[in-house]
Amino acid sequence: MDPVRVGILGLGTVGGGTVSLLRRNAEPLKRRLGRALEVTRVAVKDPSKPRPVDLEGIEVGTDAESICTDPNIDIVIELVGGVDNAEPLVRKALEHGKPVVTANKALLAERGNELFRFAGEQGVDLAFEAAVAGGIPIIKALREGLAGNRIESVHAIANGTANYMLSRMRTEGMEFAGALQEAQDLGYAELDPTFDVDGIDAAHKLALVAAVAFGAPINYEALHIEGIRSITREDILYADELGYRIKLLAITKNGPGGIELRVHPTLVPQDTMLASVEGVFNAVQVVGDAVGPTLYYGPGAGADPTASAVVGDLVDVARTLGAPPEYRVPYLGFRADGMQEPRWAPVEEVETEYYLRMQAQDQPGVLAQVTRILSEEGISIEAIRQKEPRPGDTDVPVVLVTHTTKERAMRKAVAAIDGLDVINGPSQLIRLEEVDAV
Ligand SMILES: NC(=O)C1=CN([C@@H]2O[C@H](COP(=O)(O)OP(=O)(O)OC[C@H]3O[C@@H](n4cnc5c(N)ncnc54)[C@H](O)[C@@H]3O)[C@@H](O)[C@H]2O)C=CC1
Ligand SMILES: N[C@@H](CC=O)C(=O)O
Ligand code: NA
Repeated sequence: MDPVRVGILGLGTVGGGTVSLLRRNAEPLKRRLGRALEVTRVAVKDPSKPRPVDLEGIEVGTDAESICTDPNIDIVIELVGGVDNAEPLVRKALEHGKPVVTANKALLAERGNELFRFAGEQGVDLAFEAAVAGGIPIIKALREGLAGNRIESVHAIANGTANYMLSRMRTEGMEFAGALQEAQDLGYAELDPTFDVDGIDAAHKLALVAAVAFGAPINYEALHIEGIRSITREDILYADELGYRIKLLAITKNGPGGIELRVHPTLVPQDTMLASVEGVFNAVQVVGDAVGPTLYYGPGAGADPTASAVVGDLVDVARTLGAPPEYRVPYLGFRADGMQEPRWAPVEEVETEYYLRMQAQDQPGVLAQVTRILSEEGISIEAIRQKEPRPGDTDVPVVLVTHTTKERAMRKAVAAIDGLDVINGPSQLIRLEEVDAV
């Protein structure tokens, strides 16, 4: 059979990794598919730039759109990134009846509903495994392997850069900026690394995961997002002493107030598998009503792991090229007419435990004032510790962990505590999750 002709848009970290992987594993890929996967064209911004990838036999140009309309291209892989940059290209390819494989979570989190609708109208595939948790085949697991379940919760370490930074800060005592620079040098970070640091990239991924887990339209707007910028090395050390690790978690679950969608730094008990996920690795813990807790672990970023997911999608898409759409798995695992808008829980209705670090004046009665405020809001304390002051400081850090309480009550209490003369606010509030043992 003739080769499947592939056009790639963007030849950066993931694009380069994808070309290399397709070359390296051409032989087993052909045995899987019965046809060769041949990259015939790539679009780049700067053709004169030296690239660490063998481009022999590939037409290299700068006109990405012409690949999307080329009748000699069977499948388009979009790896240029960005939303406004990528959307017209993806639309153009779909419009020309070409399936698209993309790693672009920002695009799908923000414009996915429209793009999947359009792809459906065109009767072509739009595959995105690489967009969530890099090399971990989590979309396939949720869409297909776990289809028999009602999904109860997903707790994910979904941003490799943030996890890498938190790991380096804890184990090497690195400062925030140095740890970020390392992650950038390794090709993990987004073009705009604030996406990684401020939880936006993890939120893009969570918006997609929630849609696939609950059969709901993608709703990025419903997300509560906090990044890791405020996490200090002190917090990491205090959490450690209390028996926890701080992770940037992306959480969606069927909670008391509806479906929760939140990304924030989180204390996770040290004896859980999620807590032991270090460096660029990601992990996604999914609880289904039938299967119980399951965990998916692997590299969340980088050229080869992400290319692994891109090529996995490419094989899937190539297998059903030209087949009627009903022979394919629906984009989000549920048929378009089977998607349902749930109640999305406001973050104030989330119930969880909390870690609170305050800077208190070292004088009698301070702790009594703090505990009185907490008890007035119905919040009970699981542990409280006064720490040594930092050299030269007159304030003493006081750290406490609460039992489960509503976010609304906790926020009210912290506002009152920060209003006390004896507290130098703002205090540091970090949520704590008792994830199921796997
Ligand atoms: N780097 C990683 O580990 C992962 C990245 N992703 C996603 O993969 C996509 C690509 O990411 P990277 O490869 O890391 O980015 P990158 O910045 O290394 O590569 C993007 C490349 O596309 C080129 N480009 C931009 N607009 C173009 C256009 N109109 N025509 C031709 N070339 C164009 C840029 O010059 C750049 O070389 C993004 O959507 C990113 O979010 C997803 C998972 C992991
Ligand atoms: N910047 C992202 C890349 C993968 O999606 C990350 O660090 O996880
Ligand atoms: Na994936």
